[in-house]
Amino acid sequence: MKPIAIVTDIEGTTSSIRFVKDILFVYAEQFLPDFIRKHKEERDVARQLRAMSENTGIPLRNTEALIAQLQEWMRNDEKVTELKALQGMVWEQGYSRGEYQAHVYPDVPEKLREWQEQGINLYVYSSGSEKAQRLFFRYTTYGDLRLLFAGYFDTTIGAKQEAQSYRNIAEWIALPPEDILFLSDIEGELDAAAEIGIRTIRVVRPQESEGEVTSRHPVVHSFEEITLE
Ligand SMILES: CSCCC(=O)C(=O)COP(=O)(O)O
Ligand SMILES: [Mg+2]
Repeated sequence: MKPIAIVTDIEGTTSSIRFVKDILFVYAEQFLPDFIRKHKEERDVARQLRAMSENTGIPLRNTEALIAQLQEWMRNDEKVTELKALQGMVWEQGYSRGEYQAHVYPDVPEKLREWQEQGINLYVYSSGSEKAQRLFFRYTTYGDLRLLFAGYFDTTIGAKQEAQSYRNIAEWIALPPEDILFLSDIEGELDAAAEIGIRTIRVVRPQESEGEVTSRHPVVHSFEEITLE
């Protein structure tokens, strides 16, 4: 049976890990500290800093300590919701100035369009904030792809390797798990989705992997190889 909805990861699945790590993460490391210093009183930034202060115990008035914590999270690639929200705000500047465009593998836009034309609802689930995801698909090398997606899920719905997050997504989409297909490059994310009965496919991009990959999930190397039955 064809899935009624497909949920896709970004980094390593629709898009290259190198773009995220070498361009987006490096840009955030460079510009986030001054962005916080300059905008810390503004509502959206202040909201994230307040949440961060509550979760870490770092006093809200100690801006430099908050920045140091964000820098440590970036060094360790930690998927902390407040960091992800703040990174998204900084990336907006780079996209809108044309400093970079989001990488998307060539097989992706065509396949997403095909699925959409078949009436399948498409969603994104990424550790990047919802805002970062919308920016990503607005400014791709294939143009604005935002209209391909019916919705965007980030870590505010739960962490990507926890089964409960996929229960929340299925509930939000209002479909039984077996009508949903999840695509990701990360085994732990696919395991968490499969645990609640969501169908899974592991996307192993030859550009990203060294040698043969073993998986508990069906494996493809490109969206072109995905057949929906
Ligand atoms: C929205 S692009 C940036 C993605 C990101 O910040 C990240 O940590 C990668 O997460 P994913 O869940 O897409 O692997
Ligand atoms: Mg990924």
